[in-house]
Amino acid sequence: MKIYFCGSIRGGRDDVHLYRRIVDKLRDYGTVLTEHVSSSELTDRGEDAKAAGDKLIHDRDMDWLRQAEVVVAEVTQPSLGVGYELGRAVDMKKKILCLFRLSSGRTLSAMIRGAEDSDLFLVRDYREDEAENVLEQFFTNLRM
Ligand SMILES: O=c1[nH]c(=O)n([C@H]2C[C@H](O)[C@@H](COP(=O)(O)O)O2)cc1CO
Repeated sequence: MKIYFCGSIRGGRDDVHLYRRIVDKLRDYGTVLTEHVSSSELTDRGEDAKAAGDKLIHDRDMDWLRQAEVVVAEVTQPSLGVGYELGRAVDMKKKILCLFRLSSGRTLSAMIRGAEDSDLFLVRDYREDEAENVLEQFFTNLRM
């Protein structure tokens, strides 16, 4: 199974340690197309876009998104790019899981929480220590 993971890059890298944990767990279920999002070497400047430009990053990611069966997004740290990816994924009718940590003190955008339905778009509030279990539950239900 191809999995597209979304996490903040230019929106800020505060949660990168958690992205790493999530991506490590996602590998149990398939190929993570966007592993670079969880790299601690990637700063909030993003990938080196000098050679090819942001257009290449965008077009590559949209191609990966089309290939993916499942999209998992850590949405606690607000990110324009993640919001955009989720909007495009909804349009492509992908199965989506958004993970949000209430302990951050933030309030999740209504455009994400309000997009939840009982079918393709799921928003799950979780604690950091629950990350692996939440993913396990999601992928188990997916197989049923
Ligand atoms: O260098 C990049 N590489 C890349 O793959 N992205 C994609 C993947 C992330 O899920 C998302 C992050 O968006 P943003 O940088 O606006 O926080 O966009 C975003 C950037 C920089 O915007």
